Amino acid sequence: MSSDEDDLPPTEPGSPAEKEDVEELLETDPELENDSFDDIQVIESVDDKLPVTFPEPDNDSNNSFDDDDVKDITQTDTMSENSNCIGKVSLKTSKNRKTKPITDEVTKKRAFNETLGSSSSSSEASDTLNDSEYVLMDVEESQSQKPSRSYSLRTRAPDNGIEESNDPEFLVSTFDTKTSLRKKRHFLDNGEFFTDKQTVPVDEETKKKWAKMTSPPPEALKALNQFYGHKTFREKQWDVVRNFLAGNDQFVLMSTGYGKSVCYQLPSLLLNSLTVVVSPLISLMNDQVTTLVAKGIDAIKLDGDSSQKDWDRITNNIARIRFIYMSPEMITSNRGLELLAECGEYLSLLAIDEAHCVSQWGHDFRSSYRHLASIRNRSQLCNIPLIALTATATVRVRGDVIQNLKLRQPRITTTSFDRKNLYITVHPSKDLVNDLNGFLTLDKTKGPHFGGPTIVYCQTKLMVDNVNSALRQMGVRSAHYHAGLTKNQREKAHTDFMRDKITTIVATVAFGMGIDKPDVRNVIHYGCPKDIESYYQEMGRAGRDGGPSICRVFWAPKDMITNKFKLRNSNLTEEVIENQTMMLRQLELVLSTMGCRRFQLLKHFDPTYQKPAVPQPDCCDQCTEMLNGNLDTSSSTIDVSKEARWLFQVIHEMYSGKTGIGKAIEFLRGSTKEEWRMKTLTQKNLFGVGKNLSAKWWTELGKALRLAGYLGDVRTPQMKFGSCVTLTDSSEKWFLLGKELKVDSTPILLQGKKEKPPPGAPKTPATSRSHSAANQTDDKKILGSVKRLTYKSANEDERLQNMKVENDESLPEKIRTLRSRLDDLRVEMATMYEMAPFQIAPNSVLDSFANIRPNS
Ligand SMILES: Nc1ncnc2c1ncn2[C@@H]1O[C@H](COP(=O)(O)OP(=O)(O)OP(=O)(O)O)[C@@H](O)[C@H]1O
Repeated sequence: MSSDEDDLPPTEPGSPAEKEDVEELLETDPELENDSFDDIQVIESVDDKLPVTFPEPDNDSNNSFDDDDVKDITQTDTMSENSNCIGKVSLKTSKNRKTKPITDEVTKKRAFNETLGSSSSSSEASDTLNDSEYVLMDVEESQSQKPSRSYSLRTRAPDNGIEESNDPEFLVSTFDTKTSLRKKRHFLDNGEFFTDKQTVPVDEETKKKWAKMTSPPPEALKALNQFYGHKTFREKQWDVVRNFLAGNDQFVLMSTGYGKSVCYQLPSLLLNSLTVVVSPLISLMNDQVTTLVAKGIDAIKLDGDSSQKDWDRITNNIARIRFIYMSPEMITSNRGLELLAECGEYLSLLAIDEAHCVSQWGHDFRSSYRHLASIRNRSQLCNIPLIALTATATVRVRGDVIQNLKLRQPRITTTSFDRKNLYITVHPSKDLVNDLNGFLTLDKTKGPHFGGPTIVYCQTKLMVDNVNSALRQMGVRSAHYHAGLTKNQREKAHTDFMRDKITTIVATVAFGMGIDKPDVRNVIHYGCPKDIESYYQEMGRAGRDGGPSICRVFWAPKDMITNKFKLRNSNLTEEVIENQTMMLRQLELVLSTMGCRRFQLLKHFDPTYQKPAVPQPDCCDQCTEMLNGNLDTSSSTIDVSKEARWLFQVIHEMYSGKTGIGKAIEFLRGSTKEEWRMKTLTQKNLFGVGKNLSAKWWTELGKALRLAGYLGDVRTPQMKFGSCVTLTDSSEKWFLLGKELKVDSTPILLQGKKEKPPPGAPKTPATSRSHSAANQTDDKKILGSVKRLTYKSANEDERLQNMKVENDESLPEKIRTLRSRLDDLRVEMATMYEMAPFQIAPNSVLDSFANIRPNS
């Protein structure tokens, strides 16, 4: 029995470098399975200065680009003097710091953490103590500050009024000991950003009435505006809320960055009730809790690190807590289930976020999610609606989730997977520096950058460090983020990125889940992503504000081999490996297709997705090439009827699912090794019939037919590697009835089928085409109609150009200067209040300010 050669991993990775690569890959990032990043809190290191010259890469530190931590102290202090909130504590403590150099700001933050007894204190304290840059505050002193604390957290009372909480312990828990949150509270309490918020009373009758309304009532719109600042619901968001009001279970599939949080959070805010949310990562929970508390909404998280005090606080204050975020392990523990029972009448909704983790057919299966079904076995929870939400689920995953969570007659809401503001482009990876250098833009204050906040994803820690070093050598303000760094380093990189202190973060995929930075303009994969679903999820971190953004992949075929090798050596079951291999193949097709990449991507999630009749502007590099006449529009599919028929016949008649495709290809190409198999006349006719096409071409055809569902894999228990090839129902049906068989073309398939041009003949557009979007030619050819001439390349699109507004020479100097000053002012305010700049004002608002220049 022979195995499928094209699928065989190298028995021994070839070069030492390759070997290293593979070994590195086999080290899994602990975050992927069991994230232990805990909460992202205050910046721990602040005494770095903006380098006058760009630093040499320093892989052990992310600390090179701070310049404003020191100057913001005075501003913060001033603010604190005028408020009766926590700021005062910080001021006092900062005067009594120990002698080691440390800024007031750090002292102040430390004082908070000490005073308030951080929930993550144990692990964090040890992390901090090891960090020689810091000096712990005198604990006695900080504790002596305790009585002077005074808060004014608003909570929504059952009568819907605003009440001042007088329970400092509860406040400590909801504040999650974050200095930044107190500052945000200062904003809230002084009404600088938000006006008073209160929920609307919704009794049973109103609930029923609203559940029938296809358009949201004014009260719901008001709540949406008050809590989230959105004027209208996005399509289907209200449908989800009203399905909840009708008491239905739900499965919600909304694309990345669409706004699922509103769907499961608004119900509690409308009803003054409690929602328990299951979330897979601590960092995700922290992010959500932080955001909610900053809005003045009472939310708390419970995970393995939570203390008895945290639990008590919940039980003592259950009436006013709106959200409890729990890990799947926690909620399914006896303690978690007891808590759910105790929540009683206050509990109105159970939300399972990232619900694709339930299914082993998804890209991020977590066994802990499988046990969530036990929630439904509790009689007292039977009537609580359950909502499962995800951005990435195929039809198979959806079915699996619904079945496993025991959703009862769930309402299914789906939005399009298409994120139209994301432009997809793919390049061959050759030389790290040259690959990336061409996409950098020089800016006076930001240094070289990729045209806005950028995440660069790499598959291994080693690669992250290499890319980060290279970028820093090029002068890019970048930092690295992966499991091999200390918690402080990761937190600092994260905070610096959120606050635009750095323009680029180079990370393993551990970075991103739960990171809601809306203005990420580029997601770059340096190296092939894990599979098509991971790719979709990761690229989805770009452009959450709806602004045009670019998703680039740099890859080489060897990345696929490494990914396959990693899969084959995993502990997953055969069935799961097969599924993931399929997802990897789908990704390969997106990366290597000669047609529209977006279509290839979206059709994985939605097989009914219709291919646009003509190439679309702002879609992908392939469409741009087609619009510019550099790529033949007809080349996105290829007719392989004749060759497929030969291949099916050989597989069926000669090998009957007992060998890999390699043997069948050898037979078709007339290899003497297979000659002896000819017995019947048909077999004789087939022997060597495909010798004009290369083995590589046939292997590619095999892959395409597998992807299209015409060929299947069979693996026997004895087989260590590879698989045998077999016909599927589709191929058998086609063989009997079909006339034409078209598959998605790839460069190999296209080139192989082309007749060899006579020597000296000019190359065809498709073969001469460079993969690099940077090399697009201006020499546009007309495809069929003059209208084509009016199309622009994606890089010429006004919306994309707006991203580089500061470099646009045609803009009047005045507006440019104003926009740049607004930017600086925003960063200054963000630093002062320890918020991210986008939280102060989104880019669109600054653009409007600069363009309209209001004078009142
Ligand atoms: N109705 C709305 N109008 C305008 N913006 C909205 C609306 N609803 C949500 N958003 C914005 O969309 C962005 C994404 O929201 P959210 O984090 O809930 O997305 P998500 O669906 O959970 O995405 P992901 O699956 O990628 O985590 C946020 O910046 C949010 O403010």
